[in-house]
Amino acid sequence: MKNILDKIVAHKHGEVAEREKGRSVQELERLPMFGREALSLKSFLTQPGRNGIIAEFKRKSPSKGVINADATVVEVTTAYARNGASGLSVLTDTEFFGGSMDDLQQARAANNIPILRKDFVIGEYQIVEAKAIGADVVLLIAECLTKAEVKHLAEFAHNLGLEVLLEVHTADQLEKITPHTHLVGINNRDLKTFQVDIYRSMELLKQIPDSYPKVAESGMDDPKTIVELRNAGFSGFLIGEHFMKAEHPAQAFENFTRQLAAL
Ligand SMILES: O=P(O)(O)OC[C@@H](O)[C@@H](O)c1c[nH]c2ccccc12
Repeated sequence: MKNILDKIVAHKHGEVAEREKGRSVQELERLPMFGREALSLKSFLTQPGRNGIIAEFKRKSPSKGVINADATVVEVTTAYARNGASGLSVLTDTEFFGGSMDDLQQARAANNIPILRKDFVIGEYQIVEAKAIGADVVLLIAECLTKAEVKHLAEFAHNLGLEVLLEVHTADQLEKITPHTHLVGINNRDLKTFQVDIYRSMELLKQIPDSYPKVAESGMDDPKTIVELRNAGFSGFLIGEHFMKAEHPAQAFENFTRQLAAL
């Protein structure tokens, strides 16, 4: 049986091919945002006054179904930024996560902190898109790409002035870390089984060279966990559901950061 990740990637191939027919790379390159200089998430993670949280806008997911059908991207992302987030993550996958490139464009227009395009990147075209809609960082998922693909796509993104967050989940994926990987994310959630294990991430962390800032991803809902992960060596924390599942994600983020600051 196909796991969910295989399904998403298979769908992505068709979806991206379709978009590429509708809009060429040259057209994307002519969009005003394409010429904008990207912000560095790597430097925002360590900027004084910010808390290392990369706060995500996510309406639904394959593991949780609908998380929040009513939230609006501008209201939520501006509250995240106002309350000290180091960066934003905006899902642009529509089929499985209910996001869109328009969400990211709206977030860009309203915010001046780094934005991660959260999607399943399978080729160069999506990286050109990311630049053209105003993203600063692209996610590459080691599980979906070969080592040669990671190397090529990371270099491609780097040459466009974007940063790369490479997501890993197992020790054998660590060999896919290439020089143009700016940040390494460790997903606490297994994308095939949806199991979450923060302690496994801490183990994996020890095997990643010090020179890469490390981002803990998924399943975090307690400020105390952030402190634990920070002490273990993580400098970024990617959190979506805990905020998004609240009736008022903006309020949930504010509460969380207030508690975190008091620890
Ligand atoms: O909502 P959570 O459990 O806080 O997780 C956020 C983020 O880490 C998660 O959305 C994620 C991590 N890697 C991904 C890859 C694709 C889509 C989504 C993701």
